[in-house]
Amino acid sequence: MSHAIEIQGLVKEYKPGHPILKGIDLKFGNTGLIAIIGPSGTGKSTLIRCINRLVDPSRGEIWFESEGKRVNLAELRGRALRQARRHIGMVFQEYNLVERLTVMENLLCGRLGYTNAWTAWRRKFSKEDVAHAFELLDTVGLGNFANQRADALSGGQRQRVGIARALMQRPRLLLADEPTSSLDPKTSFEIISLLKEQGRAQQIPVIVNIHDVELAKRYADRIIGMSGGHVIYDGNAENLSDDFLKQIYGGEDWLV
Ligand SMILES: Nc1ncnc2c1ncn2[C@@H]1O[C@H](COP(=O)(O)OP(=O)(O)OP(=O)(O)O)[C@@H](O)[C@H]1O
Repeated sequence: MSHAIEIQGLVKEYKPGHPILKGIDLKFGNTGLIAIIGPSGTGKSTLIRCINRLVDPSRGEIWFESEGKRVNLAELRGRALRQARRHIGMVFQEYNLVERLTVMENLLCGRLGYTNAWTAWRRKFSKEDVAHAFELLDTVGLGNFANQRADALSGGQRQRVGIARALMQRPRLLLADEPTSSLDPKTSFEIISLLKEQGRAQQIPVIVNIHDVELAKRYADRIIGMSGGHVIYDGNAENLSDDFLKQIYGGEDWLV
């Protein structure tokens, strides 16, 4: 079976000799919500950021299909890297919207990787892109918000815009780095459920780095538990026992 993404021996050292990721091997199929859990500082964000190369891996390989070829994301540079990145949507904890632009303009920014600089500067987007953006706004429940400025939205609404903007790229992989950390519990459930639904609808894998174990257990098709820069657990929610949680997070007082 071909995998959407295949990670082999991934190591990241921010300081030479002090690895944060200590040789990660993971394969992801073409669909499903994958939750990455683990204690603070264990390298969850680093792993997600190595995949889309916001962080440069120190060693290892990350295989992904781009422009009809299997490419090693870990070693791509320049144009080839920009092309590969177009296929990877990213949703951020703090939304990363342009506050003074409208929701529609923020969404259309999601197409910038595909648009030449002159067109982007004039903000002349194609009819298809505008129609796609309206469709996505409906999908994320913000059909009436196209002309609202981003700074007038609630956190949950902003994250919906963040998800729609990532989907504007028509990505083949969606990454979300702690997308619910700034949201209340109800909104967090809605956002994770939206990510799952959209992954299914677009037939793409969605990899989410998340602190809330219960949320991960409720929605994820697969849970990856990291500790000390290693993968300690890789399986479904049912098999994620308290023993595994103790191994991942240490201690047990927090388990009720
Ligand atoms: N740009 C950087 N330069 C140096 N060290 C970094 C950098 N980014 C992260 N680190 C360090 O790498 C380690 C892992 O950080 P990372 O953010 O990947 O962990 P995390 O598991 O996502 O944590 P959290 O759940 O708290 O967000 C931490 O010790 C952090 O201080």
